[in-house]
Amino acid sequence: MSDVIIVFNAGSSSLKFTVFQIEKKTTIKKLIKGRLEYDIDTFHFFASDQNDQLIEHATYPLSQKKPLEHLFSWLAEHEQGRHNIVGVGHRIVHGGPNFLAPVQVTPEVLVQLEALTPFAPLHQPQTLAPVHAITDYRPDLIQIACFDTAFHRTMPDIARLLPLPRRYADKGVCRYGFHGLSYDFLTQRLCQIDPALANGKTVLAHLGNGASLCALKEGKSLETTMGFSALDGLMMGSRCGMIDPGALLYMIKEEKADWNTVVNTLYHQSGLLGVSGVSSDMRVLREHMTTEPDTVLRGHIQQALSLSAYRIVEEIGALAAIMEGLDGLVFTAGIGEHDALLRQDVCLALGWLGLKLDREANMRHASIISCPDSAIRVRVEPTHEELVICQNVIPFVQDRL
Ligand SMILES: Nc1ncnc2c1ncn2[C@@H]1O[C@H](COP(=O)(O)OP(=O)(O)O)[C@@H](O)[C@H]1O
Ligand SMILES: CC(=O)OP(=O)(O)O
Ligand SMILES: [Mg+2]
Repeated sequence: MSDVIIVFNAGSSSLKFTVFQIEKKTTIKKLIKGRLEYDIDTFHFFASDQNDQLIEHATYPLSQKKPLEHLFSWLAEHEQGRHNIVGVGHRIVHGGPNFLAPVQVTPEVLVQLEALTPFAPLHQPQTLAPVHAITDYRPDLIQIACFDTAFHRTMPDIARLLPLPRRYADKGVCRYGFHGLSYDFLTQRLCQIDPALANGKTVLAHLGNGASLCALKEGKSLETTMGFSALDGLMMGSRCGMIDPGALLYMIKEEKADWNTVVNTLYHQSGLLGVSGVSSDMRVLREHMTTEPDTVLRGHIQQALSLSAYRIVEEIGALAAIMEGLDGLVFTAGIGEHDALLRQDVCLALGWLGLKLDREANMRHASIISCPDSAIRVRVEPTHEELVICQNVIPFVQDRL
């Protein structure tokens, strides 16, 4: 029976999982990959084999089935007798000030991770849900927590500080940064395929349902657009990103908005969804731009798309200033990997920096989408957070392999 590690990557719009086979204690081979995606009242389950052939695709009403239960029973049925599960790895969104490297989940660690929920009220429970499920379902398995925040531990103190009264920093209210597993993967990948960018001044753009940028200087995170919470920085699918905190005060004072209303507005009703009034999903917005007969609605969608690109350009400018230059730009995640039009909007706006986009290469999602004489090399790279998690689990399970 071969040894496998199962990895869970819980995100705001999906739960991805991968079963990796581990050969000769170190070699990692993908066996099964799948994901749960959530709609308002249904969920979709997909799984594919090592050749990326779809082996399962089903949609269920949330009223009938619980997504995690379905995932675990599918995995149990599929895995029955085939593999020896040596460990499980999880993406955990917040490690707070103390968890700066992967850690084995013990009851004490779990309590500390739960205690970080006020820092990431929506994401932390979501990323801890598979940990609880495994604890109930297979308490014998070793579980390793891998943190989104850890990659940014190299950020200088000045970048961590929020200009609030000191007592907040003492409570851990400071800037952490997220999407670190994705940035870790991209950094490793750049070391292999483009060491000049890995060791230079590069903006990594993780543009998914949640989105952020990382200023990678000499292989380390120097600054990032998400700060204390996953609300900061870029405009996202349904999150506002950076806004004037005065808007919040307005909601509370003038609209008498309570905590739930503010959370719902900032996390679920803003961003692409809020400005377009149509959807948080880039695919849906692009589709509507070609089929929507209502010109007012089309105008709102266009504004949402334009504002999203505008904010990315604005923040790339800020990160270039912090790094004192810009050698490279790397697009990744759902939108970064697949939405050529957004990449085009961003790259054309950076033309003044000497960025020359190869439009044709961009439209076919080529690996390098800038012209050979561009001052900034622009790449498109699929992210692979699950692989980084698996790498992080291996040292903890050496004696089981
Ligand atoms: N083919 C595509 N074209 C444009 N956008 C896409 C495409 N596929 C996915 N997306 C966008 O990517 C988002 C999901 O990104 P992803 O990185 O998988 O999210 P997460 O990990 O946060 O759940 C979707 O909400 C959608 O906006
Ligand atoms: C931190 C964050 O925004 O995560 P996600 O992209 O999964 O929403
Ligand atoms: Mg993600």
